[in-house]
Amino acid sequence: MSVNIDDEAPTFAPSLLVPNVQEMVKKNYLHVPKRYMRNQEEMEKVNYMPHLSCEIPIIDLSLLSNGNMEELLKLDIACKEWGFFQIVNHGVERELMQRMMEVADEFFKLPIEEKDKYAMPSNDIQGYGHAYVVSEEQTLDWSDALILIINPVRYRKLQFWPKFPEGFKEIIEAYSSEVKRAGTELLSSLSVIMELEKHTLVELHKEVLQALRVNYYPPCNTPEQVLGLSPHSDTSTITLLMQNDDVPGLELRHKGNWIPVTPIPDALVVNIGDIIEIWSNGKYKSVEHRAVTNKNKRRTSHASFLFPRDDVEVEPFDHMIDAQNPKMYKNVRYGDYLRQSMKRKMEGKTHTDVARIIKERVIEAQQI
Ligand SMILES: COc1ccc(-c2cc(=O)c3c(O)c(OC)c(OC)c(O)c3o2)cc1
Ligand SMILES: O=C(O)CCC(=O)C(=O)O
Ligand SMILES: [Fe+2]
Repeated sequence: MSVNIDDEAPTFAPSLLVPNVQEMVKKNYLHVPKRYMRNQEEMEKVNYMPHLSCEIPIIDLSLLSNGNMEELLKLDIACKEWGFFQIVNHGVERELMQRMMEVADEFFKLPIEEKDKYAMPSNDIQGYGHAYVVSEEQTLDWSDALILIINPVRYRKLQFWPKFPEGFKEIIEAYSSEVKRAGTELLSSLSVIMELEKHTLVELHKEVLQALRVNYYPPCNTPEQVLGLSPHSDTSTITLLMQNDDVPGLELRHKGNWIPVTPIPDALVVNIGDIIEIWSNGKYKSVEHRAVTNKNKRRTSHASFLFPRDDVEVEPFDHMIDAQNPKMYKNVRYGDYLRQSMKRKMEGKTHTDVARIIKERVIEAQQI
């Protein structure tokens, strides 16, 4: 991806066109094409540890934003040990969250002809469809998505913003503005635990960019062989995710096991992205995660990615480097980091490989 600072919307590497999963399921729920099937090893069922889900930290954002030391300590531990946590008392109104989920559901219920008016072109990442499909051999994910760049406003491509259901645009704007506010508060607390001035992380973005990815996971007849979303780490600074209360699906890799994140009503799931991992020299972890499918119920999730401007030079902070913690990442320009990720994908790697290879390459390059 490339984000130009001179008022141009971001551009992206091409993605192959693949079938709409929701339509496929509508036509024949029982049939799951081979392109979506994974073997046991890929599913990593062996390491499935559902009972560990309760251990994911829950953090009170209002306490955090008031500088509560205990909560800041919890945040530090959550970022070091899990890379994931759920936030409560974040100030995003329940009604707004519900409305956002309702209108998104209404959008996905529209006939395919209507949704396809916003179809993601093969050379863009915005719109309705599938991104990051780079090879005909790639095992496909059991999901469709609507992806929009929300901020800054000059990067928006309104042709991809659905006109139906009525009011969707306004609700996306209101929800995203609240999520950005909560995310900015979190970045202030992350600055504090990283021993920086409160506003440093936000300022380092030059501009905090925000993208929204609404994932739609139709029910799947063979959930034990199919993934809703392949394992990946986020290229963001942080990601804030709203998920259905009643349908779990998100799993994160923790100490080699896949741990489900049990939805907590009204909470937002936060994960540390690659950029915080680099800034913190690996102290805080951008953890691999995936979405599994459900035999009977459809699931939706709303991922809001916060990330820096393309021209931001990202490197570990000096004070995070010492004899015990040598510099783990080379300096990267954020736009190049994303572009490199896309390029690797175009070379035929799956999302998992790309995320891993980039991280490893970054480390390897530093060691040479
Ligand atoms: C396997 O399925 C997926 C892999 C990666 C992503 C994904 C992760 C991100 O961190 C991310 C992102 O940060 C981002 O903004 C820079 C973005 O642009 C809209 C993404 O599409 C994005 O996707 C999702 C699914
Ligand atoms: O659906 C989920 O819970 C995960 C979504 C996700 O990881 C993403 O959109 O990047
Ligand atoms: Fe993600």
